[in-house]
Amino acid sequence: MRVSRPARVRATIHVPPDKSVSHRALIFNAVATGRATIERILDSDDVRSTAQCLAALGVPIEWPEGSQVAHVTGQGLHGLFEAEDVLDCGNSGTTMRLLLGLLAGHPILSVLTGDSSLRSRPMGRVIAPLRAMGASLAARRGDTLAPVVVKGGSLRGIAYHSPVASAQVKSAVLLAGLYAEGETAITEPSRSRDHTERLLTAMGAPLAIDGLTVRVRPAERLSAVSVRVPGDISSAAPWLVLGVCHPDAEIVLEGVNVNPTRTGILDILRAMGADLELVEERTSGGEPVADIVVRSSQLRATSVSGELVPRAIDELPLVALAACFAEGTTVVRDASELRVKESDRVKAVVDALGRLGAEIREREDGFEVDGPVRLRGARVHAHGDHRIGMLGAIAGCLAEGETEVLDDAVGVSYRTFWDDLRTATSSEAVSG
Ligand SMILES: O=C(O)C1=C[C@@H](OP(=O)(O)O)[C@@H](O)[C@H](O)C1
Ligand SMILES: C=C(OP(=O)(O)O)C(=O)O
Repeated sequence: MRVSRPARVRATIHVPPDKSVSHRALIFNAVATGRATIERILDSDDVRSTAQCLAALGVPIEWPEGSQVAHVTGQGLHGLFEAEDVLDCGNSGTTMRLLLGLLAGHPILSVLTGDSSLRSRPMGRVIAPLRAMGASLAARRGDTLAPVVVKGGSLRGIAYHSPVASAQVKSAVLLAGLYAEGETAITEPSRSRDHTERLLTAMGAPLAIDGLTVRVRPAERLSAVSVRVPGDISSAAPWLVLGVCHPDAEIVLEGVNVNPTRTGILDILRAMGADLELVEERTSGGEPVADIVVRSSQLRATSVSGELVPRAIDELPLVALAACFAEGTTVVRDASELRVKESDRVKAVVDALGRLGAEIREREDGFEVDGPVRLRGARVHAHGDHRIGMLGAIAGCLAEGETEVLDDAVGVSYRTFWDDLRTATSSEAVSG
């Protein structure tokens, strides 16, 4: 795709449904009792991977191609069947790690694999606690990389201190905890997104939150819960950054999930001086929701570290782009988790923005960016990482000349991204 800078940006965008909530609504309702309707489910490659894996485990899911409504018939906590083939999680870390937790509670054999990106991402972080609970797991490269084989069985509760703030690890352990004898507790170094806690509690799971520790006891049953999925702040983030960095922009983002465990990007942009307004605050699917109005802003540098990092983890590549338009040096640290996403996002961001003329330096645990600079169009390789594809597109809308984005993979989380970009820029900015 080719992108260039539009003269002005005016748009109202109904951002796509939340990917994290969509995965969870499918997975948890699959083992609930009753039938659930998931309205505004995200129709993207990652969520389709989850639905296909669950279908292969015997869960009836009605979700026609292109539809934003899915019906799931819960099979009860012990109702999954052994799949006849390998479960393909595609590009989705959430699918693989949450399903491993769920399957650890089932006495069936499952083999989980994914694309070349997913097969290079760390799975030891879920294998270790699930083994400590009594499940049998084995994986490639010394039990660290997919494909992963899991045979669940009689589990016992553990008190696990996770070395990383990861909602995927937390969710895997909590799901296994529903099947374990006694109490299972997981403590994180700082708080990761809490969609699992919210939805499992709504389904009647015996779950308690105590600071950075979440505890769960074995459940007798989960009640099916119908959900209307709110908009994904991670898919709103490209528009937030376009809005604040472009000199003539006003964008309204409708129905965005503003769960405080996800709003790090709003805190970071506000600290940089961004003109952001939250209006019409309400709730949807057990999550707080608002419309966000964003306008052209004068930005200053900021520093991002500690508890802010997991609250903005998927948006940090876009923070690097905003930093190119901010006065001073922006530093992002404590973010080495970026290196184990769909790509090494530290390297990918430094490479992509560096090609456009950014003053950006790699750190072991993040990056540093000097601003302001004038970006110049260039060729950007996303290497199949959707977040880098969207970063390249938005950077191209802010650079002089033409930017070409290769291998963007935006369909992993945002199939209508290019259409929305055309709308926001009156088709001026996009071709190809
Ligand atoms: O639980 C989730 O839905 C997710 C958790 C985060 O990953 P980690 O758990 O690896 O931090 C995030 O980066 C990912 O996009 C989605
Ligand atoms: C990291 C991401 O997702 P996952 O871990 O589910 O592949 C993402 O969507 O940016």
